[in-house]
Amino acid sequence: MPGEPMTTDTAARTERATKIYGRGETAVTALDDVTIAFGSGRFTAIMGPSGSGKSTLMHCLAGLDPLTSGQVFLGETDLSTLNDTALTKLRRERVGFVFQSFNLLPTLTAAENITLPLALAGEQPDDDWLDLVTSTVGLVGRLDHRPSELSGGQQQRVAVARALATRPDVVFADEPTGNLDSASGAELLGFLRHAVDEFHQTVVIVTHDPVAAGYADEVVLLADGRVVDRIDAPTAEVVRDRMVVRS
Ligand SMILES: Nc1ncnc2c1ncn2[C@@H]1O[C@H](COP(=O)(O)OP(=O)(O)OP(=O)(O)O)[C@@H](O)[C@H]1O
Repeated sequence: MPGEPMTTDTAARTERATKIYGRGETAVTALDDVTIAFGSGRFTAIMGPSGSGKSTLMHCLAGLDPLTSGQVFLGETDLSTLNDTALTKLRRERVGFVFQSFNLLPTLTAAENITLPLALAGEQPDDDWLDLVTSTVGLVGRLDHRPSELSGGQQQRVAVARALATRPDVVFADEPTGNLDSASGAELLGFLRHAVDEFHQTVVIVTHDPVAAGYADEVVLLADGRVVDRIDAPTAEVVRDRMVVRS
C-alpha cells in the first residue's frame, strides 16, 4: 500500500536520494534521484566510472553523509529521523565497514581490532561467533599479531572479521581489494561471498574491477549519479561488456 513501510526482505534502500555538494555555480550533483533497494542476504557490487557517485551512495546508505533530499532506510529505520548520537549508535551496531586502506588501529592486536566495535558498543563478544568468523577468514594463529606484523591480505581479513563481529545488517566495503594483489583479493572476495552464503550476511561493495563484481549476486551500474543498469548473476565477462557499451 502506498505510504506503508516496506516489510519485504530489504536490508537497505534509498527513496529519491539526491546529494548535492556545494552551492551555486560550483554545486555538484553526486546522486540524482536514486531509488534503489538492497536485498537482505545478497551481495551487491556498485560500479561505474570515476565520479559517478559510487562512494557517495555507499556513504549515504551507511549514515556517514546526509542526503540533500530523499530518504535512506536501513531496514525499517529512516536515517533522516535520527540525531547524531542515534546515527553513531546505528553505525556501530548495525553497519560494518571495510575500507580500501584497511583502517586498523596499529597499537591493537588483530583480536582487539576485531572486537573493537563490540567494545565501543559496550557489548560482550559472542565467542562462538567470533571463533567462526576468525576461522572463516583464516586468522586463527594470527590473532595476537599487530597489523604491522601482518600482510596486506591478512590485515584486510582482520577488517572483514571486524566488520562481521557485530553481525551487522549490512557490510559496506569501499574498494576492499584495491590495495591487494589478485590472489589476496580473490581470497577476500571469497570470504565475503561465504559470509553471504553461510551467514546470510548482506554485503554491498564498491569496485572498479569486473572480476570482483563477478562474486556478487547483482551489479548496480551508476553514471552521473543515476542508476543506469542492473546486472543479475554477473560474470566478469558480462560486466566488462556492459561497461564498454556504456563508456
Ligand atoms: N565532499 C565532497 N565535496 C564536493 N564534491 C564531492 C565530495 N565528495 C564527492 N564529490 C563529488 O561528487 C561526485 C561523485 O563522487 P564519488 O566519490 O561518489 O564518485 P565515485 O564514483 O565513488 O568516484 P571514484 O570511482 O573516483 O572513487 C564527484 O563529482 C565528486 O567530485
